[in-house]
Amino acid sequence: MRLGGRVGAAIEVLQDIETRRRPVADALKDWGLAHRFAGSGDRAVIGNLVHDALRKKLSTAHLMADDSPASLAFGTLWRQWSVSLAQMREAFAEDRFAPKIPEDALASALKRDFAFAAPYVEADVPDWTADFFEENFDHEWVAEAAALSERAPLDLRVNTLKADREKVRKQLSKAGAKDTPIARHGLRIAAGKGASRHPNVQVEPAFQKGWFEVQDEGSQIVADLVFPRPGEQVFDYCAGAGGKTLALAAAMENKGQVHAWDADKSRLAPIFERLKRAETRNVQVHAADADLSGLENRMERVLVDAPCTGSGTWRRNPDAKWRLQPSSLEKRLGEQASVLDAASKYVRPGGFLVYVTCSVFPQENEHQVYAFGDRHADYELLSAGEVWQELFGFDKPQPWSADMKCITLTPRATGTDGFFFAVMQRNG
Ligand SMILES: C[S@@+](CC[C@H](N)C(=O)[O-])C[C@H]1O[C@@H](n2cnc3c(N)ncnc32)[C@H](O)[C@@H]1O
Repeated sequence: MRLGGRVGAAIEVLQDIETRRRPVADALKDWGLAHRFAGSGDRAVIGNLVHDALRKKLSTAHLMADDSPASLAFGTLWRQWSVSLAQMREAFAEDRFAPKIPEDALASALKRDFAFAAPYVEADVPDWTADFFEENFDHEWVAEAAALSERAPLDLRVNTLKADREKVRKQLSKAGAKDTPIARHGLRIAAGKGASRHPNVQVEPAFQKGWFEVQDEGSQIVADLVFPRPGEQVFDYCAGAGGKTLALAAAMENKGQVHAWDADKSRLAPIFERLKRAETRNVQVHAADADLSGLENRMERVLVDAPCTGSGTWRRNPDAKWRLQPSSLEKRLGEQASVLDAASKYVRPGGFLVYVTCSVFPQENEHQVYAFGDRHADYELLSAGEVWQELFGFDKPQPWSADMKCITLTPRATGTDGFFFAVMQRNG
């Protein structure tokens, strides 16, 4: 397919998402099934264009003075893919599958800015979330929120049980892997532009041999901040597919025990294959319906990687940004409070309860931690900022922290997905 046909396809998919409120993955898949002549390269370009359009949906519609799928697709080509009007004309000439170029909208977009736009439009976030960003990031909130609408890099965590960073970096040198700026065992392949896409690193022999995992740098950092020591008893209470479980187990050098559990057995299912590939020997996975009473009051550290809105991951999942509803936030808030309460009974006296989300909304973060403190006088909130400095020092990009206690990572501050981290110690 030529560029014209691909842009036309992206417009069709955006239309489908808009009119039928379809998840982007389903809309793209259906388009592919109905157009079997399109190759994997075509589908990748169409997918990139759709995802980029969704990332900056509001700001592009504002500049184009039109929120139709066609304006969105062309505005994305111009703003994010740096394709000029002249280049579009040339590429679309004599292409009978090419859609009509909205020349007037593109010409006027060159002259428009955000002077008269509501801040949430420039920030590219749902209007009802603007207050949450402002509470968290004050006068920097628009820039912080807007950074969530950029493409994310591909981050990898080297499995120190089987390899080291240099060895994996060499294996992935052709893909352009470089050390992550903060995480100690991370590698990064920069985000591409336009039609370029990340290499499929999971087909690399080094991946098959368990030398690395795909994991955002922010996720690596918060796992590191849990600070597990070899020989300890650690409970990963919301283990999901085990991203953080694997990092904890490696940090503990396969000594001691990581107990991994999740209320949802289907979320937990991929963990077994991942543990095998990583040759992790200190993880005990507990079934969703297991009796966990034997672990009560025994754990040195309990990690609650809580179910959340995922607002910190909107770079990777722009569809979720527009599908999020106030009711789902409310539901998550209830779950977070009860998961924290339930997980706290496993912490031994003197042990640590760690609370993590991949959200940047204060209700899911600081508010939960302070409300937990009100309900549990035997827990004291420690300084996560000090743990950060001990691990990563002062010379690296620093996370947000109003009080040096709770910390928030963001694409703009730390170059990672948005993550929240807090640690509480059980006294007596
Ligand atoms: C953010 S995800 C965990 C991601 C995982 N830790 C990782 O690093 O790959 C949150 C998890 O919490 C689980 N969850 C939701 N409610 C729970 C509950 N009441 N108890 C334990 N886990 C729960 C979900 O099934 C989901 O897998």
